[in-house]
Amino acid sequence: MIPTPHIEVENKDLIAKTVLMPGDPLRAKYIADNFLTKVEKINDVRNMWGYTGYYGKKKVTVMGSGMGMPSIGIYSYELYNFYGVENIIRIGSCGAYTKDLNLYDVVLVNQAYSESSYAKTMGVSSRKTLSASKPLNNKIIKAGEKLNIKLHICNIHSSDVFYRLKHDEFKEIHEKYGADAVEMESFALFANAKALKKKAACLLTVSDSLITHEATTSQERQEAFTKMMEVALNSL
Ligand SMILES: O=P(O)(O)O[C@H]1O[C@H](CO)[C@@H](O)[C@H]1O
Ligand SMILES: O=c1cc[nH]c(=O)[nH]1
Repeated sequence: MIPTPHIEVENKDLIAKTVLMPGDPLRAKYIADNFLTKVEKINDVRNMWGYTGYYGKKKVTVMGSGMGMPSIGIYSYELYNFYGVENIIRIGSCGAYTKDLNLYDVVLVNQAYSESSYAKTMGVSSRKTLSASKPLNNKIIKAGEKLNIKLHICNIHSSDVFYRLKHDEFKEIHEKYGADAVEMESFALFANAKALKKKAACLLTVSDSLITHEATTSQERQEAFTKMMEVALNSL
């Protein structure tokens, strides 16, 4: 079924086997403009921009996922199931739940805890915690070592809610589930990868801290998270 309702690509070959997915389509454009050669824009539907190009000799697609699990659920399912994509590496931003993570630190997700019903509703798992793909994580760890960029390997909270009324609830989630940071997509991405026997990983840059209340600007979230981008690109 291609094109799909959300991706207008008619020729599967225009999408690489590995896709890097930031939540923000402008971050996808930034990567295409600054790191890739022979770039072709592949998607404009809903302004969820996607680009295919080359990093060195490696073909790669970068495409926004939108915010939240329903959104990445749609895009990652269509990429895996209809376009033959094998690997998706989410490259997102996260909030720190611990004083041990500082702004701009790069986190590689080991497991994502979520209160979301996404995996259960999909019929893939009734577990509240899902893991990233180990082979993909191993490649990312090697790329971090090669570039001398420290990766904080963490369990995280993949949340359905950005603005909570109970501001301190994160402390309980940190204690109970060992979640050191929060974002909003990896649990659905890992569920789709599990359902479709594909690989998924999630790299995050700390954009704010729920402990110190320091925060980066929207411009920085779009453009300044280059260490994470380089690690993802060097893992290809
Ligand atoms: O920067 P991205 O990749 O969008 O990730 C994080 O930022 C958004 C919230 O501001 C959510 O999508 C969250 O997961
Ligand atoms: O989901 C997110 C992402 C970044 N920062 C947060 O506090 N939450």
